[in-house]
Amino acid sequence: MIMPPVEERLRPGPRTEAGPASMLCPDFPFAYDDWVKHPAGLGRLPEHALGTEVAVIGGGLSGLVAAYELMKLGLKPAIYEAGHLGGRMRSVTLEGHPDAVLDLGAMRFPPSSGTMFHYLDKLGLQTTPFPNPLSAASPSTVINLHGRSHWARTAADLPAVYREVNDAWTKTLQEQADMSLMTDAIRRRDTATIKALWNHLVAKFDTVSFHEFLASSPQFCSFEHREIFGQVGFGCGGWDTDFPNSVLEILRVVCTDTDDEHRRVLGGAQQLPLGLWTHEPTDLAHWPAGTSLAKLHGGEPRPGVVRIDRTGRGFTVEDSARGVRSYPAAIFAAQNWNLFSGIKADENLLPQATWTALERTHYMGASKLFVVTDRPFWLEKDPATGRDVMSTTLTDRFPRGVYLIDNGPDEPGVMLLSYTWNDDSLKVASLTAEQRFDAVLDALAKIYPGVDIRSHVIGPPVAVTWETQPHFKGAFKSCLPGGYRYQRRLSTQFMQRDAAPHHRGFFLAGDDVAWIAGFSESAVTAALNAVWGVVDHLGGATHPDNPGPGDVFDEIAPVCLD
Ligand SMILES: Cc1cc2nc3c(=O)[nH]c(=O)nc-3n(C[C@H](O)[C@H](O)[C@H](O)COP(=O)(O)OP(=O)(O)OC[C@H]3O[C@@H](n4cnc5c(N)ncnc54)[C@H](O)[C@@H]3O)c2cc1C
Repeated sequence: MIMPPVEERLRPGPRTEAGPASMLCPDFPFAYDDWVKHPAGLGRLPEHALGTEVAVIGGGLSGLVAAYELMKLGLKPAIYEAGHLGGRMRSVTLEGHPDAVLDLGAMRFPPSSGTMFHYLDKLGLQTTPFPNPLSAASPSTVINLHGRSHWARTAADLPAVYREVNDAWTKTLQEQADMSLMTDAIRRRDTATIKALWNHLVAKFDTVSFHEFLASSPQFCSFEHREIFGQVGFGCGGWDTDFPNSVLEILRVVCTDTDDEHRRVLGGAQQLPLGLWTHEPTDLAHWPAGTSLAKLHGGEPRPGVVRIDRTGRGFTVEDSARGVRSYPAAIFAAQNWNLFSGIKADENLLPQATWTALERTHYMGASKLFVVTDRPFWLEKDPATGRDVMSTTLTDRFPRGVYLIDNGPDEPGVMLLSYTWNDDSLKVASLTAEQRFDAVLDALAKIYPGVDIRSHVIGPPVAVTWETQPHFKGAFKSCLPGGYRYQRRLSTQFMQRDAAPHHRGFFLAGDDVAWIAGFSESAVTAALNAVWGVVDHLGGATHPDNPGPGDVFDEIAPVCLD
C-alpha cells in the first residue's frame, strides 16, 4: 500500500475534552467508526481487480459487513451460509404475533458501538433503551438472593450492602487498573495514553482471572461482597459465570463503556444483517446503481461450506450442494471452531501458530428461554404493596436473569424468562423448551408467589442453547487467563505482510477473532480488518486521507508479550 507520512496517518489527534463513550479497543485503538464514515471510503482497487470474486464464508453480521464493503469497493463477494443469514443476530416471532420479537442472540447494544451504529443508521433502524436491571428503562427491579427479595426502582433503593459492593468495584478498578484515566483517554481518543496505560495492564493481568482480580483486592476481602457482585454484576446482570475468564476481557468491556446505556433494535436485531443483504448503496465502485448483495447472489446465499483448499494462487471452496469454486481471496467469518468439524480445512490455509490459537479459543455458553404474553401484565400493581406484580429480576435461582419487553399496554409482551451463561446454561442444555419453562415457573413462583405467569402466556415457549447449535458451537469467545498471545495472533491475522506467500489471502473475521468479547461491534471491526486485508492482497490501497487499520498498524499494534 502507498503510505503517507506517519503524522498524516495518525488522524485525528486526541481530543482535549472527553467525547462520547466509544469502543475504541485499548489493544488496538483504531477508530473504525471514523474510518467507515469518512467520505474518501475504505480504499480503491486496481482496474483489473474490479469484479473479482471473493469468498465470504458465514453470513452473520461480520460476513455481511465484509461482503457489503467489498461490494462497495467493486469486488464480487460470494457469501456462503450454512444456516440463516444473520447468524447470532437471530430474531424470531410466533405465528400471529409479528411485533413481539424474540432476539435469541444479540439483543442489547451500547451506544459506544459506534461502528455498528453507523450501519444501523445507514439502514434507518430505530433503537430504544433496553430494560437492564436498575436502569431507567426498567420500571422496577427485584434482586432475589439467598431466598430474600429486594424491590428497587434504582440502585439507591437497595440495602446498604449493595452500595458497598458497587463502591468496592469502583475502587478496585481504580486501584488496580487506573480505570478513570483509561476511560478518559478512550473518550478523548488519546491513543498514546491508551497504549501506555493498557500495555502495562496486559503485562500485569494476562494470567489473572476475573475472580482472582476481585479476591486479591482489599475491597473484596469479604466473601459476601464477592458473592453479591457475582450475582448482580455491574450493569446488565450477574457476572460470576465470567469469573474463570481473563480479567482483561472484563476490563476491556468496562473501559469502553460497553456495559452501559444499552439499546435494543425496534423490530429485532436481525434486521441489521438482513438489511445489509438487501441494501443498495449509492457510493458503489464498478457496479451499477441498484446493486445489492441479494441481487449479486440471485436472492440466496451459497450453501454452507464443507471443504476449503489452498489451490494455485487462491482457494477452492466446496459447498454442501457440491458446488466447487475458486477465489483469489477468502474471508472466514463463521465461529472458528467450525474449521475443525463440519469443514475439511486444508492445513495450508494458515500457519501452525494460528491453528494453535484457533484451537485454544475459549467460548462461553449461553441459553435463553422466551415466552410471549397477552400484554405486559407485569406492570399491573399488587394491591398489597402497590408495586409492579413482576420486575426485571436478578436471582441466584435457576432463571438467573428475567428481562421484560413492553411493546405497549395492549400489545403482546415479551418475557425473557431466563438468560444464562456457561455453567448455568449447561444445566438446561439437555432440557426441552417446555421442561425449561416448567422449571423456571417453579423457581419464579418462589420469588413471585401468587403471580400466575402461565395464564398470560400465548404460544409455545422458545428456547436456544448456543453451544449445542451445530453451526456455532458456543455463544461467544471469552479468553481464559494466559490467552492474550493467542488472541493477539488471531486479531492481527489480517496483517499478512510478514506471512509466507503460501499463507496469504485467507482472512479470519467474526467476533471471535476480535478483542472485545460478546459484542457485535467486534464482529463489525473484525470484518473491517479483513476488508482492509483483501484490498491490500488484491493490490489496492486506502486513500491517504483515510488510512485503514493495516496502514497505522505499526503505530498502534497490540503489545507483544515475551
Ligand atoms: C446469547 C448471545 C447474546 C448476545 N448478546 C449480545 C448483545 O446483547 N449485544 C451485542 O452487541 N452482541 C451480543 N452477542 C454477540 C453477537 O451476537 C455477535 O458478536 C455477532 O452476532 C457475531 O457475528 P458473526 O458474524 O461474527 O458470527 P455469527 O453470527 O456466528 O455468524 C457466522 C455465520 O456463519 C455461519 N456458518 C457456520 N458454519 C458455516 C459453514 N460451514 N459454511 C457457511 N456458513 C457457516 C453460521 O450459520 C452463521 O450464520 C450475543 C451473542 C449471543 C450468542
